[in-house]
Amino acid sequence: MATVEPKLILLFSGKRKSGKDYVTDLIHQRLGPDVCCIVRLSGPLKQQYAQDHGLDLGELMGPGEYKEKYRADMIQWGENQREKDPGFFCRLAIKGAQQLIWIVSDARRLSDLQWFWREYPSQSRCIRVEASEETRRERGWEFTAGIDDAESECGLDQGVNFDWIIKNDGDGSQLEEQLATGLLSIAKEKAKEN
Ligand SMILES: Nc1ncnc2c1ncn2[C@@H]1O[C@H](COP(=O)(O)OP(=O)(O)O)[C@@H](O)[C@H]1O
Ligand SMILES: C[C@@](O)(CCOP(=O)(O)OP(=O)(O)O)CC(=O)O
Repeated sequence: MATVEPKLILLFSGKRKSGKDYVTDLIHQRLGPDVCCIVRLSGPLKQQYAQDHGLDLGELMGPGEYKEKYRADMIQWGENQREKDPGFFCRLAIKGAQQLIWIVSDARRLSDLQWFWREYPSQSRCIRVEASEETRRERGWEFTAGIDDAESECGLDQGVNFDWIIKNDGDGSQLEEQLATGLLSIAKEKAKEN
């Protein structure tokens, strides 16, 4: 099926265990699956990597420990692909998207954002999900050299003017309020424009 031209693309980034998947799942629920879809740039990467290495794709896509065993190697594998073609995973990830709003849950590099800015200049918005190190630790994060100090985690620490910064500390009690007044109301307006 041909990819539909989106009205709005919400590009999320944030450190490991900041809650990118949690926050984007919440937005997906609020807007509903007819209006929006979640796009994971790591989706096609993990799919190919799982196939090549005989791994469990479901586990690799989930929030558990499993993916951590393979993260460093997946990053390397993905970087080789991106060097050849920076838009490789972006193009695969959006392929066939039918909804008017796309929620990209895992932008990590300027090249990811640049691809969307170039292809969809008027629709793209950037959002940062932030949580303190203490919160991230409570969620299972541990600093790992070679991962937490590498581009995959730090590529968007500077040089991006975020449209929204979402604070997701603790149980995220301020989350609903932050979303409702900003991003969700704009997304709902866009969805109605049709
Ligand atoms: N606001 C929140 N309330 C409760 N649990 C949360 C919240 N945000 C994140 N989590 C949990 O913390 C863990 C890491 O979140 P996740 O969304 O997978 O982070 P990321 O995708 O940024 O690595 C998951 O188990 C998730 O359910
Ligand atoms: C190789 C990766 O795509 C793995 C990403 O896995 P997730 O997106 O599941 O990671 P977090 O949600 O931040 O924990 C990273 C990359 O550099 O492309």
